[in-house]
Amino acid sequence: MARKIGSRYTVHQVIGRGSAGTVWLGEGPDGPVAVKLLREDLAADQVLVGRFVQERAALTGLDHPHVVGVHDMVVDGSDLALVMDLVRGSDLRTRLEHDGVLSPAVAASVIADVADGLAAAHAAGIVHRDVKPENVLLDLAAPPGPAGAPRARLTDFGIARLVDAPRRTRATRIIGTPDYLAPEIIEGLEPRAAVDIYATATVLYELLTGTTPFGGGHTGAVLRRHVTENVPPVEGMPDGLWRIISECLAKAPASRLRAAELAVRLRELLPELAGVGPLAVPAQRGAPEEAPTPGEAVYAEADAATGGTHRRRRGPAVPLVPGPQPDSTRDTHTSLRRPSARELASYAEESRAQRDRPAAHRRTRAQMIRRRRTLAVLIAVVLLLAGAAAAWTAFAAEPPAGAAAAVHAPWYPRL
Ligand SMILES: Nc1ncnc2c1ncn2[C@@H]1O[C@H](COP(=O)(O)OP(=O)(O)OP(=O)(O)O)[C@@H](O)[C@H]1O
Repeated sequence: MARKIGSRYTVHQVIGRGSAGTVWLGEGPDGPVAVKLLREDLAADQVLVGRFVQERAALTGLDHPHVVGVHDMVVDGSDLALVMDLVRGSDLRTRLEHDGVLSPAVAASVIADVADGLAAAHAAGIVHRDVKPENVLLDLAAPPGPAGAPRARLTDFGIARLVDAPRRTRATRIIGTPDYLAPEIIEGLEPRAAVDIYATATVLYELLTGTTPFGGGHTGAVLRRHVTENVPPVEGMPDGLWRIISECLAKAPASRLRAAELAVRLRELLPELAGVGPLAVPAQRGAPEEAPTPGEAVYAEADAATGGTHRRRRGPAVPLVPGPQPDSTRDTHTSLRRPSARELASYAEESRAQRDRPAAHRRTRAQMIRRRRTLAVLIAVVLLLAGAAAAWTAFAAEPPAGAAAAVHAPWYPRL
């Protein structure tokens, strides 16, 4: 069913849905386009419409081969739409779900493209703020890059900023996707370019290992890990990639690489990564099922209220701004309560306490189940041995008088 968007565009068919709206295949004066039609409740928000108009010049001016270009931004009655380059391919999340993990060379090449796109955006003063596999499109119509890697293009620039809460709520809310949030965002600092580098390194880690470094479990635990924990080392990770990931996941934003440096460092590594197979990671590492610490309990309750916990990077879609839940099952932008200074301090305490707690207390539920099973098997073996010993003792003992007759008596009843 064709539908007109403004005076210049017609959309025909839904390509996909996200938390902010629906993406349509459309037609414009210069050929096919992708049109992202923002959700009705967003389109009805006058503050957001004002911001949309303000951002038009910045977003439509970003022209780079590794960025999905925004051609136009349309405000038409109740429609608020972004008209974009149509990318023929899929997104990186779909590819990751299909392949599990990518080879180091392919992952490095894809992330180098993303870093190139970010470098152009950062130079134009635009921070993406929601870098994640869903926002990286793989252009299968373009000739492949090194190691046969598909060319990557970053999309959804400025969407997080467009739908960001007004200043008075920004102090208490976080916009983003928990697994990819830089620690300074959680601590309440203004997001700068370095937050994109942190999120990009998180995606690189995920492409190589199948999970994000700090994800898993409920949202409060994820936020705590970003602020207090170091990146867990990964067996078999090529050294060069490990160094880059560690630098870009530094807690201090100033210690992270810049986007252009990141692209150069990754491309320099490509020759030594050629032919290296994907890392042998367990099929699904899953999150340890830890109980929430007191400081995290509020997030665990919020997770339960929205239907589950954040396993890997996909949990419940918490609405970006007040309004209906997105009509998609995909985990998307999230509006979270920002932890207070006291809670942040208690995170550090809780983290230390968890580290210092005797190992028995830190056991995951899976480990406990394994322990219980082993114990049950041991008890069964002991009981069997005890039974056997008792039987042996009974046989070995002198038979009581008449016992022999009883033993040799015929089995059939006497007539
Ligand atoms: N420019 C485009 N060209 C082709 N397909 C696109 C384009 N932009 C988005 N899509 C498709 O539409 C789907 C939905 O995109 P959208 O940006 O709305 O959501 P998302 O990025 O997956 O999630 P969210 O926006 O909630 O983070 C994408 O997964 C992708 O398959």
